[in-house]
Amino acid sequence: MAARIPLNRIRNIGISAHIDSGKTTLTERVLFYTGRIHKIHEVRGKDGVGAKMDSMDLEREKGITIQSAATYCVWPGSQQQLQPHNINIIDTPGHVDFTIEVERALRVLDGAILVLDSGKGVQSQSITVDKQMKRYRVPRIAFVNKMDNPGANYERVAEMLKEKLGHHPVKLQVPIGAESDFRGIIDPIIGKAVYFDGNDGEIIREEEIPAEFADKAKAAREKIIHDVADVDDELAEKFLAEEPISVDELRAAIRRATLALKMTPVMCGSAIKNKGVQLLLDAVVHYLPNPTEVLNEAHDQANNEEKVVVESDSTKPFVGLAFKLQQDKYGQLTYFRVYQGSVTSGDTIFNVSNEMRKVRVPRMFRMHSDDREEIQTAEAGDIVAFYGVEASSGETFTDGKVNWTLTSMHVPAAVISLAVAPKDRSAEANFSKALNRFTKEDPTFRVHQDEESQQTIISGMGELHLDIYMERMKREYNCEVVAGKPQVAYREAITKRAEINYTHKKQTGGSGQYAKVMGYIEPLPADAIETYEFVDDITGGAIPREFIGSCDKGFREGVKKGTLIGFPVVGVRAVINDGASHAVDSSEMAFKTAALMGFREAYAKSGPTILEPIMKVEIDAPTEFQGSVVGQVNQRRGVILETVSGDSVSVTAEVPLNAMFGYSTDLRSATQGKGTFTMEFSKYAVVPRQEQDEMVKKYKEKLAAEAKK
Ligand SMILES: Nc1nc2c(ncn2[C@@H]2O[C@H](COP(=O)(O)OP(=O)(O)OP(=O)(O)O)[C@@H](O)[C@H]2O)c(=O)[nH]1
Repeated sequence: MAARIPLNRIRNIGISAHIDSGKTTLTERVLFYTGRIHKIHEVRGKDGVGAKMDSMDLEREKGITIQSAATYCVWPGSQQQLQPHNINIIDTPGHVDFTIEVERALRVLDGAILVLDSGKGVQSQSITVDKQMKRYRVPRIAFVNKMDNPGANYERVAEMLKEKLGHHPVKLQVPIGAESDFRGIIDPIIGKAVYFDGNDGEIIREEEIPAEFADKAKAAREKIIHDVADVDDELAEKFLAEEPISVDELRAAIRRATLALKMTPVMCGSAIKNKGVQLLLDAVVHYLPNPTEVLNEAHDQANNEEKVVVESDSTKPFVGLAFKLQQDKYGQLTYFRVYQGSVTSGDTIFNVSNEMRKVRVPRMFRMHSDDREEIQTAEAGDIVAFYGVEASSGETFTDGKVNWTLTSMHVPAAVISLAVAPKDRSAEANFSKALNRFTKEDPTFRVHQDEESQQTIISGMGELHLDIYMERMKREYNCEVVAGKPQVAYREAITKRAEINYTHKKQTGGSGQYAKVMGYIEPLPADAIETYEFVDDITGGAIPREFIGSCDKGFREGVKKGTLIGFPVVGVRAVINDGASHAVDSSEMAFKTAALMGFREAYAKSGPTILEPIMKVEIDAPTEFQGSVVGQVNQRRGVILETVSGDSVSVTAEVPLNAMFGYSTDLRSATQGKGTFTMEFSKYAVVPRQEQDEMVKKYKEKLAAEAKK
């Protein structure tokens, strides 16, 4: 085996952006320049091959990235002083329906490239991914792509990073020309102009800065020093003392400030025209962290969940996170990020998140989209795939010496649901197999059985999200699916405290039933992570120990289905503080019933209300359609947050999901097919009173009709 590359020469990075900014195109260039692939295939290209990273058939057809693929490459460096670095890249989808893919990637990566469109700048999903990056404290470089496009404006995009994302953007480059005249890039740090020759921009030509750009380049270098000195004391000292600052010193300062999340280096280029990508790779090496520079923490299950630091040290006990599952033609693949220690094929590892279940690692691979390279050992810092290791995504594995779990990913709530059934009864086994598989792969995809209708309900992040899984059932599991109408995932909630005082008494011949439950329900704080909490405040045995659990069960039954419209009740703390029992007639069943009925009574007095998912919608259309776009948003109970007009108009609004069904058709007809939109979950909000009354009435009628049957 080749000698292992030292940890300080590894970069685990993600590439994230708003849809259509050019991530896939950019990644394709990266793979080409690092020698991973020998020919560039365009997304939706005429050669029918499709870009390398979009390996699922569906992705190729739709021209979007669904599943992130991990790939590994070696960047020799375009500048001579650079040593070869090993770069693991995860291509993340831009479509928010697949936001969990972005979360997953950010959870395991150490740094990121935020790709922005030179004309559109910071768009709604750039804001979302940026928020996610902040949550995981991921240092990032902004890459302003599509500099060859009409309306390209590097300066303005950098400005938007400050205004919209609160970054401290530092422009590290000066574009030579713009739009169709975009020819090359000046690197003011080294004081050179860089051009990209050859058929695919693979030949890098460094030249003196053209005379007409000399002043601009000089000013740009001064500005870089000034901007970095603002956030880095070491550089500030030199700057104030007016000492000369070398290339290495300046780069080191940029690195420190970027890692400390105090600044965002801003670079530019055109992926499609093969310009600027190699300089971006150099910057990944210069300014993004290696695995040892990132703080990773775990919780020690053997010691009260105490926080422990996980060290990127291959001599320590093995700790790894299963962050993605994938089925490929050879079998079950589980992607791991190794955080500490090392693991060799044949080793036995333990699933700490699942009762220390023992599994053997039969084989492991380094992945390159859907190709693979078998390896024997993986060490701290590596991202690899194991074959034949059963896991759910987000589980921590160790070598059994430590009992640690890594903090898992943030999983957003599902906003839409759908009743599904196999078209053909003979496909039932495959139907359940597929659902089982998908829930393991994707924590935002959920499945449950509706108790009354006995229907299988799937829920997820949007229509496209659910569509893709139905399509996959057909293609991968040979199971066609019939689906009901998509349903908004409403919630019910309480708004004030209400007392519980319920006695369940029944005397029917033989032994009776008796249970009395007292206490109250109250709203949980808005930022609570759990949606339900049970508190046992009983003193003096008013309710015998053995029946406390039954009270909890009764309440859980109650919150599962609210009485307003039959949707789950969230944000409830249920407290019991008194009650009574009978030596003969009390039973678990009696207490469960008393708690359930007590909850329902209290619920009616707690100011119950209905919540609905509100989506953030960004619509782009030619300016002449601004009036109709805004009109349509208003019609749908939308609130306009921002309107930006230039060559085209971009409207950002918050609109209830329920009002968004059929929107794509309406938008198309209102804009002669020229309008596009993206949509993502923003928050849950109270449904207006009048509508709530309507919904409650409808639900009551439905129940009454069912009761008659
Ligand atoms: N003019 C111009 N077009 C580009 C550039 N880079 C990409 N594109 C085009 O922009 C479109 C979107 O590119 P993709 O690479 O698919 O974008 P993406 O961000 O991966 O898209 P999703 O995977 O769907 O989120 C394609 O039609 C590309 O050809 C660029 O530098 N300049």
